Amino acid sequence: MNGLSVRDVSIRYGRRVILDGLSLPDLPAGQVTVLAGPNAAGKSTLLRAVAQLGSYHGGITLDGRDLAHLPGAERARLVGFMPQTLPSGSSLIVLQSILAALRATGETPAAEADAAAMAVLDRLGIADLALRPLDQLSGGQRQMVSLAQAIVRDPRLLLLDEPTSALDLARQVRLLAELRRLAAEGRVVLAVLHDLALAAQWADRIVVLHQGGLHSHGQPAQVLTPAMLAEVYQVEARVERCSRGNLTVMIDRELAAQPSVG
Ligand SMILES: Nc1ncnc2c1ncn2[C@@H]1O[C@H](COP(=O)(O)OP(=O)(O)OP(=O)(O)O)[C@@H](O)[C@H]1O
Repeated sequence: MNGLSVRDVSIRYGRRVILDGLSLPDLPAGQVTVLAGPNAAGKSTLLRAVAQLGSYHGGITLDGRDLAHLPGAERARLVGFMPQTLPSGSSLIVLQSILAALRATGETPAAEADAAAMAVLDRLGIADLALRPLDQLSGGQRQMVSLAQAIVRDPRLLLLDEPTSALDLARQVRLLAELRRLAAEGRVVLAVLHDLALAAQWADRIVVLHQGGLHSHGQPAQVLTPAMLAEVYQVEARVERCSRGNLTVMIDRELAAQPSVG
């Protein structure tokens, strides 16, 4: 099958089962899929497993190839992963960090590597950050640099964990529009988002995780319903079309005290 396939995936931490035999609908190239669900549902855990950064049982394949069995350099070329936060304590400047991400796939001639790194920074509108130390960037700037690191290898599969969490309104739109372009160029894009109104506007489909498994999936209008929001998030909510036709999600009240996350 073309695209990403997740079949019968189980993940536990010690004796705690986080995901229990999870299978997702196949995620084709060309589409943006949003992975949603409440805190501690296992979204980051699943993303890390797909990126082969955590252990799991089950099958995760990209274009029919088992990601667990690909050589490291090839996997690094095929899969771009944008974590929730960039690790701090780096002594690199932004350009060096992009070049380091590029080197994970093997050596590229220096001039070519520099050009590729600058092209990615340009594409994301952050070329002015190239010579800034990573550790001196704002949260939003770090998030844009993290995206640059994830896409510089031109991956077939792009995994993003809450990529808009530190971005202002204009940059949220810029990033999500960029994700749509990256998908349209022939990539599989899977992003964790908490903001369901953004998901409604930008995703081709939404996958909802809940209680260790798949709750629902489909186009935003199919998935984002008051019943789903009540069952999964324990909120009373309205889902309505605004004047431009986009879905908006309005939360009216919490239905019950949430158990503590985790
Ligand atoms: N390294 C770890 N060791 C033990 N438990 C972990 C570890 N990482 C995550 N967990 C637990 O796994 C569960 C799922 O965590 P995960 O981060 O995948 O959730 P999430 O859906 O991404 O949540 P959030 O929306 O809050 O980011 C949580 O109960 C969390 O406490």
